[in-house]
Amino acid sequence: MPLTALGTRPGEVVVDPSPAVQVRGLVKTYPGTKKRPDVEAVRGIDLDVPAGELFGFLGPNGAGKSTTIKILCTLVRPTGGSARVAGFDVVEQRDDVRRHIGLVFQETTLDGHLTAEQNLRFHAEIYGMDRAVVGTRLDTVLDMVGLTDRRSAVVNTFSGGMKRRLEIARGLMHSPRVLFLDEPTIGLDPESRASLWDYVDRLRAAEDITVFLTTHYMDEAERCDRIAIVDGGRVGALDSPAALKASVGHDRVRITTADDDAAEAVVRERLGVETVREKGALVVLTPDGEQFVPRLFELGLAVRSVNVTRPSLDDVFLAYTGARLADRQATPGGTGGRR
Ligand SMILES: Nc1ncnc2c1ncn2[C@@H]1O[C@H](COP(=O)(O)OP(=O)(O)OP(=O)(O)O)[C@@H](O)[C@H]1O
Repeated sequence: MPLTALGTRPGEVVVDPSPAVQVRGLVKTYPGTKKRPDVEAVRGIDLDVPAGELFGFLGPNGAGKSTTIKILCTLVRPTGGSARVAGFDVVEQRDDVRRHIGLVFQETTLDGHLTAEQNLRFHAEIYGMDRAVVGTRLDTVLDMVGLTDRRSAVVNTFSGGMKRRLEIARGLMHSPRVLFLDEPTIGLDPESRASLWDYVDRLRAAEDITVFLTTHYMDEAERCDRIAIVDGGRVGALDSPAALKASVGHDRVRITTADDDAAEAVVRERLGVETVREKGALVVLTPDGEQFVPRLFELGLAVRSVNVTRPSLDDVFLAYTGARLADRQATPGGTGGRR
């Protein structure tokens, strides 16, 4: 019977005491040159990611996301602080860390002249996988990313989305405990992005794995169990998307009526809430729009339309960093690490 990444049999209940990722006071400063000052890419990050979580780093270009992930993958040495991945120290136990992680980075590292299967076998060879299990694992990971029928095709003939899926399959070949995905859908069309996420969901259902991802897409951050909002090399906030949104404010209920003046007076008096006038509408801020709307209709007002808007992760980003995420995307290389 095959063992899972934790060395147990499938179905066995495992309580893994150590977090999949543990970071304390992490700092990375890239040395400057005569013409350019030092870049403080990571300025003291602390976090714990429990095993099994889908954890996301959300932040604009230059926030320090890639640098952090590269430190966790042992590709960049930290300047200060410490980090453990799958229980191993990223500086002192690099080889152990590497054996237990899978990586999918923005730049492709597949060999385009080889077939999908050859790429995976090559990876298995590098990782010194037991030959007896390679064939079965290859079938499993190709199936997981929907590429079974393309196993003998040369990678240069693949679409961008298929290549990214094959990268994920390769990252999974050696049954890692933590899979790192750095901007996994960048450059993909919406359909390929959606299908890649379907495969990540399937993967999490099938494998005993922690997924650590970086993104600057709100919709991808929404899928995570928890996210860290990263800006300027620091974590501004860390929680589930729902908790973060709840922490920044209220639902906005926008109401248009036949007579806004009269409606405003009734709403204020009978419901005891403050209202704001906005472009021909009344706006009420309330902790729970779903409970507020039925009470509104009980007032017997001639309501023409009601629109309830929940705080978005962009509102969260604004609350914690003072800027919209999109406004921070414009500068090439980002602004985050240099401020
Ligand atoms: N090798 C390097 N040498 C010098 N500066 C670097 C190096 N790598 C990154 N930086 C700088 O460190 C800061 C953080 O970059 P990083 O790539 O970690 O951010 P990011 O959040 O991943 O951004 P992106 O989404 O653009 O990848 C940026 O200012 C960047 O220019």
